[in-house]
Amino acid sequence: MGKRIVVALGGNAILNEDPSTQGQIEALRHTSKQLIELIKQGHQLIISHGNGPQVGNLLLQQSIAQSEKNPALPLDTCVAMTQGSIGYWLQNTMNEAIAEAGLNQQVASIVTQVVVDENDPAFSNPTKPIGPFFTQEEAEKLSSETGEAYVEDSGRGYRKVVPSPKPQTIVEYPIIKTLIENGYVTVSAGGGGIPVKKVAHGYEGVEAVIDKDFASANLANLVEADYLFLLTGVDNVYVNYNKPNQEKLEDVTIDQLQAWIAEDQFAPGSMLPKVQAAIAFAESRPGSKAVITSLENIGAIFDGGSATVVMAGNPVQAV
Ligand SMILES: Nc1ncnc2c1ncn2[C@@H]1O[C@H](COP(=O)(O)OP(=O)(O)O)[C@@H](O)[C@H]1O
Ligand SMILES: NC(=O)OP(=O)(O)O
Repeated sequence: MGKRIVVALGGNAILNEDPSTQGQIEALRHTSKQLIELIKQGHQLIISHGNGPQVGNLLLQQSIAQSEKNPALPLDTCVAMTQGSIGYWLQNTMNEAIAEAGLNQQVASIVTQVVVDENDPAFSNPTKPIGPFFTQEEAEKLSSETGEAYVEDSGRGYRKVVPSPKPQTIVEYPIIKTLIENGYVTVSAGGGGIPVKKVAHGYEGVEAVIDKDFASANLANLVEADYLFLLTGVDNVYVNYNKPNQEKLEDVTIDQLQAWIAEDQFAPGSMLPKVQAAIAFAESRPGSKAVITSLENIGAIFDGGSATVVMAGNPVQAV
């Protein structure tokens, strides 16, 4: 029977070597062809995606062009802009892939707001890397000129960091759920969702970038998904990653993952949030599973393909 699956797309599903609009559309075209394997297998597909590189680049463009008559837009609005542009590309590349495969399905992108706590400690401790990578020297220069924070990102270089509060709930989730239940493929919670706080008259934007893996875990819980797929650049999570004694993780329990987190096995800013999001989803929906794997592996996941699978309780059964 078809499963309800939230699929969170990692950076390499949207952006490879070519950062132009056409380059990103090409990457999404490739991604969409992989994603429709799940539709062919009869599953419900709920897509979410990141925006770290794109929102950081947009901030940089604004910093160069801004003036009194052309003021820079706040970060929540930049998240909305990148959510809109990636959703627009993805909607078209998914529709193309669906038509090419002779399937009969329609795709809708939903402008998605995610509620955060304005007192979240993340606002005074920026940790979310966005935008391009810089050398240490470049980052120190930029930081002294702008007062912005930069950190080393998982051995790949230095990046600007912004506050990343935890998602509390998703304003549009009942709409997303209704669309899924009526047979639509949805693209939502893009870029982790537009961060908002609840105010008397409704919602108001706050300047932050929510982690898309945490937002996707929250979405998967709210729409009562069977699976959360966190797609990234590796087929599996590893302990002792990139060391001679690295060990591939397949079926793992939450307790095992917590013990490895305590040993700092997963890099903050890359694999750690995925592992934490997988745990959060598995805990929130007993019986459901969180899967961390690569985009290329997606068609084979229900057919013995290698992936890291997290489920509450023990023992863990096969996918
Ligand atoms: N313990 C680990 N196991 C597997 N991959 C890891 C580990 N630690 C860091 N990584 C790296 O983290 C990457 C995923 O993080 P990142 O690229 O930031 O995410 P995203 O795909 O969402 O953009 C993997 O492709 C891999 O290169
Ligand atoms: N918002 C977000 O988490 O984006 P990335 O996955 O691209 O970092």
